[in-house]
Amino acid sequence: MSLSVRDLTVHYGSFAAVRDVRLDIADGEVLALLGPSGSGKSTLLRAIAGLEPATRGTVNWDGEDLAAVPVHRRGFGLVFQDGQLFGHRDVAANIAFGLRMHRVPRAEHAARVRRLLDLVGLAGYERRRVTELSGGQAQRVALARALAPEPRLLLLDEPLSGLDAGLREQLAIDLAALLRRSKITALLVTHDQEEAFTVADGVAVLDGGEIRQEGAVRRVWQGPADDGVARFLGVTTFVDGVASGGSVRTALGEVALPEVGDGPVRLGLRPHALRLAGSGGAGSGVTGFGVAGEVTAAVHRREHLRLVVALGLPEMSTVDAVAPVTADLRPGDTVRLTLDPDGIAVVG
Ligand SMILES: Nc1ncnc2c1ncn2[C@@H]1O[C@H](COP(=O)(O)OP(=O)(O)OP(=O)(O)O)[C@@H](O)[C@H]1O
Repeated sequence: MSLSVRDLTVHYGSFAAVRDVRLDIADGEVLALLGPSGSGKSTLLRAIAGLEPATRGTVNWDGEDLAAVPVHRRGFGLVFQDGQLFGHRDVAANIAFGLRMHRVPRAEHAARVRRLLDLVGLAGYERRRVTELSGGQAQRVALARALAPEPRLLLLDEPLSGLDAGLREQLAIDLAALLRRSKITALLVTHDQEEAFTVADGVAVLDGGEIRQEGAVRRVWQGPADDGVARFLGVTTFVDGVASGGSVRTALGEVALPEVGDGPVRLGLRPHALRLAGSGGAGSGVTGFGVAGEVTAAVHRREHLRLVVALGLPEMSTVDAVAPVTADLRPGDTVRLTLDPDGIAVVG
């Protein structure tokens, strides 16, 4: 029970939106397709669904080539950003639509709808008009409708991006739990790294129509394949260093990274990899005396103060860093920054 995509290429006119993609999704795996706007994520998902013709390459399910299989016979469930519910029907009728399409006997509809509403956290909503649902509730109904016929693969195209930030975070957590509970195989398209990492087991990073890296979520986050992937995953500063005995020495100070083998290494720093000295943060493993610089910008964020610091090093003029919200720093202040392993990725 697995999807396998080989050499898949999709053109719009002469423009290749997806190029030579190779992708596997194992039984029960949730894979996130992550990439910047315009990288080809939706095109790839639509080609897998059968909604977009491929110029070249194959989409197989359990070894069967799906080229001649139309969308509605692929046994795939689809959820889009805007759930595309039928506005003139109630919640139960929207979900039962999925059951009718797959010839589930009518007598079973009510019980199946009830189970699906339970699953998506909307028990008792059968008779609600879909026009009276909030955005988050509507997406839950769309999900229930896609799950109704028990698809062998669920394809989700930015299902949460129409929702506001707080709700999106909660729904991502709920979606992750729901996909695990139903043991369904799924492909989630998103431009939001946090959403990808919340929901998925594995991630494939797409850029310019090509897959740049694929692997387990944690591995890709901590070990991006190149600077481009690292930047897309929140890295803002790169620094070369030398590892020895579980510690890496760089122009920005020394940091304990026990898993890095001895020799030259390129580190990618997310802003919280550089912290105000003495401010702790994640704490463990913060070593060395760091580097001094002058604050050029300080912006309040929800949980910290985000800094831009001028270092005056030949290879690095400014870096991003964080300080506690209580630090009360302003442009012109001198600070000392230390490296925190928590925000560091090993690149390449
Ligand atoms: N129907 C179309 N005709 C022509 N070009 C298209 C069409 N759909 C998409 N494209 C182009 O193909 C490229 C990939 O688009 P796609 O929608 O797959 O990207 P995406 O990664 O899903 O982006 P977003 O996150 O913004 O939705 C873009 O350059 C886009 O402009």
